[in-house]
Amino acid sequence: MEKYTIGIDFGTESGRVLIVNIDDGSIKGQCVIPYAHGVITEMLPTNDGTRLPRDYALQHPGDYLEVIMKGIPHAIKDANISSSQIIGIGIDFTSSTMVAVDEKGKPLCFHKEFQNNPHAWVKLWKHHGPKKETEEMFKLASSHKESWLKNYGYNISTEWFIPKCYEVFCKDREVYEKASLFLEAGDWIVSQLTGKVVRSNCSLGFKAFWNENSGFPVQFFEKLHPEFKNIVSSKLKGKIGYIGEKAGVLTDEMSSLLGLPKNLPVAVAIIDAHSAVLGVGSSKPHQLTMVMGTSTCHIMLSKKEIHIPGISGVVKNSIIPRLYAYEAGQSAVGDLFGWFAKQVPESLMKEAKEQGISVFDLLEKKASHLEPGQSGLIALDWHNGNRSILSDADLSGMIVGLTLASKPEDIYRAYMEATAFGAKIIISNYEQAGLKINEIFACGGLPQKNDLLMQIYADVLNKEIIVSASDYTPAVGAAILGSVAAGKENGGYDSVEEAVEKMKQPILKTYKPILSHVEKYKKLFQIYQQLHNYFGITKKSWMKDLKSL
Ligand SMILES: Nc1ncnc2c1ncn2[C@@H]1O[C@H](COP(=O)(O)OP(=O)(O)O)[C@@H](O)[C@H]1O
Ligand SMILES: O=C(CO)[C@H](O)[C@H](O)COP(=O)(O)O
Repeated sequence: MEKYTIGIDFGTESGRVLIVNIDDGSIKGQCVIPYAHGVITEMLPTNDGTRLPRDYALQHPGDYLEVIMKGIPHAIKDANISSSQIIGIGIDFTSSTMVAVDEKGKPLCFHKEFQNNPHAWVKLWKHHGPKKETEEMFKLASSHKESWLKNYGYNISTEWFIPKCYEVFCKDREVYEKASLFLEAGDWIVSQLTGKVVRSNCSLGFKAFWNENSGFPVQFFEKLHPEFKNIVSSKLKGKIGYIGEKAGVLTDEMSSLLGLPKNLPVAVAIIDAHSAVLGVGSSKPHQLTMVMGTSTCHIMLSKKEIHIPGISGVVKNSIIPRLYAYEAGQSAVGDLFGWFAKQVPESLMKEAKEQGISVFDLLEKKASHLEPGQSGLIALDWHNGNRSILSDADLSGMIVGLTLASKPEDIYRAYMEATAFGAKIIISNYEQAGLKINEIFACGGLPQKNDLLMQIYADVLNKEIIVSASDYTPAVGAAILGSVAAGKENGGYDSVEEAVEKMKQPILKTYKPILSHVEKYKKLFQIYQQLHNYFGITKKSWMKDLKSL
């Protein structure tokens, strides 16, 4: 009888549940559940009239539970298999997405007294609320030459876990005191399934200043504020689980609610982008995976540890046991295209409707008739700040070269090129630091949706790009970890590498650079680099000033 695992990918806008065959990685069933409350940026769902500050991005934890409660039964039905064929579950989640819970694991926003308090809600990875707190942390850490900074590209991002916790500490002490634990959302889901708190070494390592040799920097927390020191012994408690391990088994209550076998193994959670690396089939050094969706993460595997300025982090054993994983990223890629697609004139929306295609596809079609450089435009892709290599959430986007003849497709293409130039800066940074890149994979929702984008990336990077045939690689990665959590004794696998080999997704296409484009993009990239350095380094205060007027 064939065996399957469940992989659940919690993205920015939706949760996706897959039922994956563990022998060949084929997807037998699926269910995508958009979050009913989406990304909460303006007003809390309780709608008491309070507007959220700019830069807030919150979520409703009930939306995640719906993915579990509705998504799992639907996906099993879609797969048309017996639930007894399921041998394990794996979870991946955007990160750092932080949930503050009470002693029973209930999110604080579910408490009546906190329902109108933004700090009691889930803080999504792209919540940029803790800017001031992050600056304070960074100043202190760099002035004390904190040794753990080197693991984070010598910087701290507002998008990470500790800045989010410190934001609650500074802005709302009542919520802080009431929180029994602060959890990564992926670990919270695992705790809902198993009844146990097991914190993933992947998100702890990349987002919480934790290191497997030195633990949390308790003394630094104390320097930050004497009362913040206790966060480690109180609100960050919990067993630490490693990628490839079992976090626990499904509680009896969950098995009967979901119609799943009793004692079903549940894997330690993994960050979504990192999970995609497994789904793509990357498990060797010198491979780089671009996980392209709302944002892009550029993840590399290597046997060696190098401390590289400007990256998001380097953590051992966080994707493939014994290898170092490196992460760098761009905070707005699909999000930038999505924002632009909403700004186009009515006439374009009408044209797309008449052709029965999306505005994205219409813009892509029109932009594909342009040659590199033809529009005379160049853009900076910092519409959600710059994650790598400048690590500055205050930076914003721009477009240079506009004339009265500029068309929406010119701007759209300039934005696509800007994200490719941003990726080139990140990749060059890895290479200059001594990480050799032999292969580049691309996956996530974007590569399959946008052919022109992938050709532009191949041309700008002047490298071949191997695109995965699956737009669900994070969920497949989670299913891979579910099969390792099950272990050989239950028909699963003993090692992550073995499971990756069996369950990795097929390749859709390899994009090769077009030489004439490569030459033109080399020139455009030089201009991009100058804009990048001028507005991102020399005159970086300008963008901050504009926001604070
Ligand atoms: N054809 C397209 N071209 C460019 N961007 C697109 C296209 N279709 C969707 N997008 C953008 O891609 C993002 C969705 O990516 P996806 O990987 O599916 O989600 P997530 O990042 O939440 O995992 C959205 O930000 C959307 O604006
Ligand atoms: O920071 C990240 C991983 O470390 C991701 O960018 C974040 O989780 C959002 O992912 P997505 O664009 O797939 O929604």
